[in-house]
Amino acid sequence: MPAVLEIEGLRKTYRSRRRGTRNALDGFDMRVEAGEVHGFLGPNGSGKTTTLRTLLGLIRSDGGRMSILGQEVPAALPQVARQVGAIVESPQFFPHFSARDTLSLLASADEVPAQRVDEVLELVGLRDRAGERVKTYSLGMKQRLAVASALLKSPRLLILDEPANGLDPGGIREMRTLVRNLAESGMTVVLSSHILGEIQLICDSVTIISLGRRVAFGPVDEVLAQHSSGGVRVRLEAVMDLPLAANALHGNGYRVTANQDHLMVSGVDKPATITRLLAEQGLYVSELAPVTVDLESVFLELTNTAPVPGQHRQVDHSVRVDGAAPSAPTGGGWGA
Ligand SMILES: Nc1ncnc2c1ncn2[C@@H]1O[C@H](COP(=O)(O)OP(=O)(O)OP(=O)(O)O)[C@@H](O)[C@H]1O
Repeated sequence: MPAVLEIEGLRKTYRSRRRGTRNALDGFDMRVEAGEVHGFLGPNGSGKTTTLRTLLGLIRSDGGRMSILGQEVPAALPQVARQVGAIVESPQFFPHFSARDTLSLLASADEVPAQRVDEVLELVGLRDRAGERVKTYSLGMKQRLAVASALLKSPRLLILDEPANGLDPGGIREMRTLVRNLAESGMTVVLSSHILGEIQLICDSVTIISLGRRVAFGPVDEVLAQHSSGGVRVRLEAVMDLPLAANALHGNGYRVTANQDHLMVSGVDKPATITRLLAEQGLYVSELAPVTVDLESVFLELTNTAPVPGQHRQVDHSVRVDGAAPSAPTGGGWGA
């Protein structure tokens, strides 16, 4: 069975007289199977929106191939468009229209039966405010309206760029349940989000993009397992013995990072060997805990965007190709 979404070697270069030439996508690959909730992750400026806009025919690529539901796009977009619902960047609505008017207008333009408007209003939790003007809505309510508009056509593929934007914690949880229910009903969902804990909870699989290239992909647990280094946290009964323990472990080939009250040891196959080795030196372990890796730490490592105290990371994740130094990110905190 063909993938619902397939991208191979996608390239996109932006050329501007003022800002020079930048590779936003540099041979990017992505594959999403039917019925999955797929997380599309990457730092600011890494090429996510460029990918989604190219896929939806809003901008033209400079190379590579893409298909949706087995049909090559952009050529087949007129045929597949009815089966794709998307919110990419914040959609704009007429401020004086109500949510119901907005959706009714979109429904008639897309020849969607009128009763679907009430169904989607109910699904996104806007039923009780549906008659009020959009200009009176909060950010989260506008976001719900955007999701409702993407659901109108009952698409087979739903693409949501930052769907949790502006939602309160209850709204984020409702969005999670909605997305899971949609996937269970057979819809394939691609979500781009910076809320990695949410992605870890909601997604079956992920693609991580950095500098316009895929740096990790696959089922979430496999991506986590591939990047888990068998790390364990070691505490001793006597904190002052930590340097001795670090030396002993290091001398036996372990990678050790010393912290104030514990050691982090990586590359550990059998944690019991640590206890034995230290006990032989008269060092007694009070805690030996496996460290589980989460999507956030994998993301920070693969995209090289972990904050470094005292540094300000400059947010630019594309690569200049006009002779200027590549703007690959260095570690650091928030840049300007
Ligand atoms: N119209 C444009 N003209 C010139 N450069 C652009 C244009 N659109 C995007 N870029 C550049 O392409 C790179 C990728 O941008 P893109 O919007 O795809 O990133 P993103 O991963 O969606 O980021 P974010 O998480 O911040 O939304 C950035 O360096 C951006 O400045």
